[in-house]
Amino acid sequence: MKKICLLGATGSIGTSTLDVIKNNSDKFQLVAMSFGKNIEKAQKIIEDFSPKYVSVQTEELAETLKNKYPQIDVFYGNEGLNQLVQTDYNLLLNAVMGSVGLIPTMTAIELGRDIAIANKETLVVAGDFIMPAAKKAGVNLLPVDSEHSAIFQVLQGVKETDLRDITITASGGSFRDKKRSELVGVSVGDALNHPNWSMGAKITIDSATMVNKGLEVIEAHHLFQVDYDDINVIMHRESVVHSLITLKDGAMYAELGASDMRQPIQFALTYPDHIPLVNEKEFSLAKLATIHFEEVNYERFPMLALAFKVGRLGGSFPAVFNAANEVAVAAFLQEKIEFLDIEKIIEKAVGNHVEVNDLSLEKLIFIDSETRNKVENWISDKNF
Ligand SMILES: NC(=O)C1=CN([C@@H]2O[C@H](COP(=O)(O)OP(=O)(O)OC[C@H]3O[C@@H](n4cnc5c(N)ncnc54)[C@H](OP(=O)(O)O)[C@@H]3O)[C@@H](O)[C@H]2O)C=CC1
Ligand SMILES: CC(=O)[C@@H](O)[C@H](O)COP(=O)(O)O
Ligand SMILES: [Mn+2]
Repeated sequence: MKKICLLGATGSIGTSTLDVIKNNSDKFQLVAMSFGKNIEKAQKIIEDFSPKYVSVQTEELAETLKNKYPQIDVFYGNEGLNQLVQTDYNLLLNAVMGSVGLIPTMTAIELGRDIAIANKETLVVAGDFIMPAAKKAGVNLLPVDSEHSAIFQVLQGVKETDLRDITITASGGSFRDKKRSELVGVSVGDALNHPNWSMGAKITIDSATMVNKGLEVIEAHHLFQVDYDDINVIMHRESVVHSLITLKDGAMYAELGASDMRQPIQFALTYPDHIPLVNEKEFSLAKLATIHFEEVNYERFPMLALAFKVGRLGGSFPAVFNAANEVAVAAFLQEKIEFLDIEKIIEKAVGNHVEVNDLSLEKLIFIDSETRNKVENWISDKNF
């Protein structure tokens, strides 16, 4: 029995993970879980899965849980996430949203726990520290993000020296058929309407700005230790080819399938085995008949170009890009700023940033928090 600690249990990835756990209850047990504020959903999960440890975002919600479930050890806040990952389990599935996932990931690595990582922001902010720490500790970092899982799946059995490059597919998100001039005044509701995937709000907005693809490029650079020159992005509106690799002789290996995050999640839990997926979605190439590929228009999607730039600059630049995006997206979701302001804010934050010398994890955490404060002030002063 593999004991699972799940960060972000009430979210989109969390829900799909719980489905995989429930459908394979002979193999997996949920022993620890975190959530933010969705107490109704969390209580249902607690009653269905009986975890021993729970972490929640606020002290007040923690008190509610302690009173209702005295048998559970309850933690709270960012420190609570870090305490949760120090409990007794075999595999951490990190599906919390945002760079709040960084410290618990590092703690789990230091404890030698394998990690299935959906929380791409952590790798973007601190991949230069996470990857060597995981290697040193002998920890498996198993990708959950669909593109990275696809690359990981097709890389199985491929010699590192045979790889030429990787290609990440991009749907283009909810506004892919709009020109930039048509993005003025678009609504939150329309932005949340992803053409292919049902996901949490933040990543769905990231998909519409293509910040998501930018984060994924940086994530891939770290996970697969591939140079930015060897990472391609291609528009693929159906999201059927989840991503691909090209070998030195020109052979391309792709992973295809339905838009169902349970497949990459389950593979991360059962790695290196592929087991049947309960209630697998129907997927027929014949019914699909045609799929499309197109070059990326970097003028239409400037955030992808900026992500390559900050990735190549390295150091603290990706952390600034990520923090500015997290705050800007939250403000857009609360209708405090317009959709196109997200780009302006990220450009300003990156443009103002001066590289920090002798970078450490602590300095990165400070830069993340400093950038958030600055961007929050710009938004409240309407100065960006
Ligand atoms: N959804 C998807 O298909 C994919 C997601 N990912 C990545 O996985 C991660 C999760 O995405 P997704 O599931 O869509 O996101 P959701 O918004 O659906 O879920 C986020 C989860 O994190 C919790 N949470 C949010 N903020 C905090 C906080 N400050 N402290 C503690 N808990 C918090 C939420 O709690 P609550 O809701 O209770 O407040 C919820 O459980 C992201 O990094 C995303 O980029 C990657 C590939 C695909
Ligand atoms: C399911 C998943 O992994 C998301 O990151 C998804 O890939 C979003 O796709 P686009 O960013 O290409 O719209
Ligand atoms: Mn993805």
